[in-house]
Amino acid sequence: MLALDSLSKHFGGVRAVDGISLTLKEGEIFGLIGPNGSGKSTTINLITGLYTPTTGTVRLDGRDLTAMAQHERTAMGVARTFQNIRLFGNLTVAENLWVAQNGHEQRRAHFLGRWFRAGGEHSPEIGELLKFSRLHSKRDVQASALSFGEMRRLEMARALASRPRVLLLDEPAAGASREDGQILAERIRETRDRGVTVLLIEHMMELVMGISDRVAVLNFGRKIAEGSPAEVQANADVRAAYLGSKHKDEELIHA
Ligand SMILES: Nc1ncnc2c1ncn2[C@@H]1O[C@H](COP(=O)(O)OP(=O)(O)OP(=O)(O)O)[C@@H](O)[C@H]1O
Repeated sequence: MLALDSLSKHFGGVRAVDGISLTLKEGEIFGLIGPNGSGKSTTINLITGLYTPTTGTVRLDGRDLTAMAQHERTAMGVARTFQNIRLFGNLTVAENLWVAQNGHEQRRAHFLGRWFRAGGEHSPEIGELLKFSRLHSKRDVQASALSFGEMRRLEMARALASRPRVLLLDEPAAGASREDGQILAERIRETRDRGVTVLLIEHMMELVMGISDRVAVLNFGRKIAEGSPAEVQANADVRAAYLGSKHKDEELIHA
């Protein structure tokens, strides 16, 4: 469904992404891993349109998204979370979801959020998302007052509020405990079971190897391996790439 073809992004002399081709199948969880600086976040930024590729194309169900603006890609069904959480801290949990559901940009979010609070729309879908993310008791709490784990859950719920076909998760378990990682794994599986295809960037190997149908590995902007979690873990190039990186070889092997 989502197809990247010979995608590259160069920043001056840095080849952050260097000719990556990948195809995600409808309804799968696809893990994208690699040592620090290997090009994972840049790949997501190319898919969402935050960056324009130096070469290559991004297609969704055969439609070329490469020249589309970010909001057009959102409308086509592409949603993401960020490595560094980006919520509207001055809006409540429910308002954050409502704003995302209605596709409003940041500059209008504040005003619209107030309108929502004053008795605007309360959609059943928002209620469902609050339940899904275990945030129903926090619906009227300002996002800035949430715990870190709750913020991460709200980020994912917010991405789902735009009713995506493909969800791009950029290190959703960063800073999370092992237990939080397990809860997150359940949420990701549930998301897939609802028909959303998932691209998961993650350093927590136990999580990514445990839930991905397929995994691709980047190193220096290039894809060095692709296959089932077991195939990737057994791959000599992959083990070599992880040796000496911050995310150790051992983590990969013992996941
Ligand atoms: N806007 C930018 N300008 C210049 N260089 C960049 C930019 N964004 C990324 N890079 C460089 O591109 C390379 C890939 O970065 P990227 O953030 O995609 O890696 P990553 O695999 O997501 O890393 P991490 O696991 O640490 O998040 C790095 O060398 C990075 O310094």
